[in-house]
Amino acid sequence: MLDQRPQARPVAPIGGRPSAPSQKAPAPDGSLRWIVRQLDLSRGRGAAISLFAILAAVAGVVAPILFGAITNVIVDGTVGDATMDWRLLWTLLGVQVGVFVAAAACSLAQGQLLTVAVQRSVAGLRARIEDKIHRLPLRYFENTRRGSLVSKLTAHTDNAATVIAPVLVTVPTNALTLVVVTAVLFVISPVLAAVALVAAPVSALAAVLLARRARPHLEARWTTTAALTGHIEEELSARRMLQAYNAEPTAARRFRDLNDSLFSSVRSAQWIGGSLPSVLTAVNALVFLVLAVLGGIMVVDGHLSLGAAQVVVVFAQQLTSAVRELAGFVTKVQSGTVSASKVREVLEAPEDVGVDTGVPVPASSGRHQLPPEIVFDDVGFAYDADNPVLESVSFRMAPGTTTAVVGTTGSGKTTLTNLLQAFYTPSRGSITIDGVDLTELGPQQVRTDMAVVTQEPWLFTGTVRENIAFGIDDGRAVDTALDDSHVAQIVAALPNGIDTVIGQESENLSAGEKQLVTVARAIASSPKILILDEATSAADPRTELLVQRALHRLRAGTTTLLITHRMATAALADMIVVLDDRVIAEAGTHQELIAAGGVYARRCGLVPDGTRDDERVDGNSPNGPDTGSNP
Ligand SMILES: Nc1ncnc2c1ncn2[C@@H]1O[C@H](COP(=O)(O)OP(=O)(O)OP(=O)(O)O)[C@@H](O)[C@H]1O
Repeated sequence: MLDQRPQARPVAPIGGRPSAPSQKAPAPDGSLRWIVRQLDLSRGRGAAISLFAILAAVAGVVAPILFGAITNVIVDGTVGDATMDWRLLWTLLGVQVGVFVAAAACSLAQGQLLTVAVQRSVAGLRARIEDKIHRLPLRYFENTRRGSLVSKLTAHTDNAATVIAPVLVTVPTNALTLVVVTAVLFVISPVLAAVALVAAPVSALAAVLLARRARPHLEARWTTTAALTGHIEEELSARRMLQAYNAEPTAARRFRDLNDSLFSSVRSAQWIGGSLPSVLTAVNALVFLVLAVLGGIMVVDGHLSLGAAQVVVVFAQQLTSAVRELAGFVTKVQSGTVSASKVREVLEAPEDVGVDTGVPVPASSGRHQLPPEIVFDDVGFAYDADNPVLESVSFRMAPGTTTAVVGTTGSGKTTLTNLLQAFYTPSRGSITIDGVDLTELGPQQVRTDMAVVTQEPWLFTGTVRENIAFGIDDGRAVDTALDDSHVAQIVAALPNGIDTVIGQESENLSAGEKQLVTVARAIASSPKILILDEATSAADPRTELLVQRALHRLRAGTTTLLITHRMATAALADMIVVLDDRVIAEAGTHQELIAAGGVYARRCGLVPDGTRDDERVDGNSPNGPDTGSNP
């Protein structure tokens, strides 16, 4: 016996932890009206589609009536001594052919117009989701699995749109057919009309009941599809680690679980949905049998002409097919509205705070002429209310200087960069750029003229040059960046030099080399604000120092926030902020901090009296040359 319960169950991601139950607000209703409102269709085209569809439906009703009339002309002309009215017969046949041709033309025109309109709407929806993704806060992505987003962008938009065509054509034309056919049937024979109509309520009831039962399985199907997509994506990106840890069996087991869940939910949904046509066929066959017997008796009794009986039989078929299509629409609506609710989840998610506030960047302090001054004033922040990450952090980054932030693992260094990029808003205090609070500027303004290089390099599929240029046309800037970042030496060894195609998964670059390409990108963009978060950590210490010195040359035009675990790198900065246990433990220049003999000096392995101290706050080796002198 088929298990009718929804099959989706939480399956742990590759990392092993089961996905946390969603804390999000319930999904918005993917109502039919909302789906139809997404239709990108001008009034003129909409009217043309409706007109063609109605004409095709009318032709479908007229054709059997003409057919009945032709039969009657033939019968009247061949029974007894009567003579055939050839003129009328040829006229009727001519009209009949004309009706067939007109019906085909209308149906074709309507179909083509509708397909274009629906596909344009789907493309529009996809574009809106893509656009929305750029405006969603980082938190949204932390709480949403990537597979789920991908399926919302692709499968769900397509599936939601499958409802549009029926709404525009199937429903109105079949409703029209139903009304006209019923009316004509009643005119021909009220008894036969009543019999033919018996099928309608039975079919409608069956459709509604089955659609209701199918919905949870459809929900489960989409949820599991998203989880499966996410799992495959994780499996592909982590394939080396999976092999290194011999974790393929675990991943394969998880895949099997998800695959089985998907199979069960699709099977259940199809089982329920698929039983509808069989139920309808059986009901209709019964009705048809009764009609045929009753109609035959009435013809023999002389209560009905043969042509009229023919019309009744064809109309009864049209009636059942209209009811079947309308019933099928109910199941389609169930599936489409499930998908629409997923699409709406993304489109209606709260956006990044303060997008496009329009507050002008102060011209007086000349952010666009000079590098800006950045001030963290009494900044506190927590990702979740119970676990503060930063408390009362205050420091000033003077224009055109480099501020290094060092501290233990998890002390909040990257969080500072996240706040400066306006990914999150401080829970207390403020961050200002040239005296204007980031919340007033809005994320887009904040990120103007800002470059960020993180520990995990981001490369897109393209040549080294394209990766470095990334939207800028200045060839000289790219060449300078190539030299300063030491990427010139790296590309010299590549098969096509700077035109070698690279990407996130490229095997032709090491992790450190990939980092340097992203550093080159940052240098080429001549940013006013530069954020380097362990940006050269994968490069060897010598290369890192050389790159840091090159970055140092940018200082005239850039205010830099540098996160590093390497003391030799931090020592190059104009100011060093030491984070410890959510607060600033100390801050100052390299010499000041060494002289103070505090945490920083101990991390460097130096105390003022010259004795070495191997205690390091983060447990990392300085990994560089002696840092006793500030360059
Ligand atoms: N998105 C997030 N949601 C919840 N907690 C987070 C998030 N990002 C970081 N944290 C937590 O905030 C704290 C500080 O993290 P952060 O990444 O800023 O540390 P860090 O000093 O940069 O560490 P590392 O030196 O390892 O890079 C950590 O305890 C971390 O678990």
